[in-house]
Amino acid sequence: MSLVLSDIVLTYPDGDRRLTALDGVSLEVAAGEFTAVVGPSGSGKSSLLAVAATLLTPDAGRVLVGGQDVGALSAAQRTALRRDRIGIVFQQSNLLASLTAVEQLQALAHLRGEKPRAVAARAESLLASVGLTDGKQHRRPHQLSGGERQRVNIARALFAEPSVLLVDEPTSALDHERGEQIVGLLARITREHGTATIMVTHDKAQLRAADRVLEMVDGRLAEAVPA
Ligand SMILES: Nc1ncnc2c1ncn2[C@@H]1O[C@H](COP(=O)(O)OP(=O)(O)OP(=O)(O)O)[C@@H](O)[C@H]1O
Repeated sequence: MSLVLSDIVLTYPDGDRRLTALDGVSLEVAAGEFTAVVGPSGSGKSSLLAVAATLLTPDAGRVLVGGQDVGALSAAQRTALRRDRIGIVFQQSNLLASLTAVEQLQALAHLRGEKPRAVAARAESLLASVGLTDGKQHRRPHQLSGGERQRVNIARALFAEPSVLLVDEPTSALDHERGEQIVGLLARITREHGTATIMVTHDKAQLRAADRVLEMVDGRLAEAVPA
């Protein structure tokens, strides 16, 4: 299993009490499996992704990434694991306004101590694989559509060849057709790159491409009843 969450409890401070956002959540996602998590606003979906991304430490329970127990790692080791093994696509495109699509990926290489020039060809081919061709890979974010920006986000998340891909509401800014294309792309990428993928969404119309659909209700996860 590439990603295992077991018996996760996560609480937040809430006045002089604590609010339970994740209430005993267990989930296993295999390499190459595309799991969707649906649920109403406030049910705990983003909290689940933040724990899986090792950005939040749960009050109880274990997170295993590629068999490695995240709780046993130092803060520095956790940061390295996140950088090398986990790709994250946020709801808001957080691309840098001044950089072209290729440069967004090259900037990551720079942070990792690689020469941006040495990775240019790989960055272009990754962008082509998510559908950015015909010069679009050399455009800046404001010269791309919302769907194209989301494709750059996805390529960027894949750049380090992660084993886990976490995607938060990827279609919220897109119309139905473009949303469907992005979800189809995520399904294909999951198969081709063998990532353990979790996509959080509240759009039940976008679930056909998922291998499995789980529903989050009040911090608890269950198999979704087919619509
Ligand atoms: N930093 C925080 N501090 C306190 N409470 C929080 C914090 N983040 C989330 N919560 C609470 O935890 C619960 C779960 O929130 P979460 O953001 O995980 O839900 P969600 O399903 O992702 O919602 P949405 O679909 O609106 O993004 C909610 O009751 C929310 O108010």
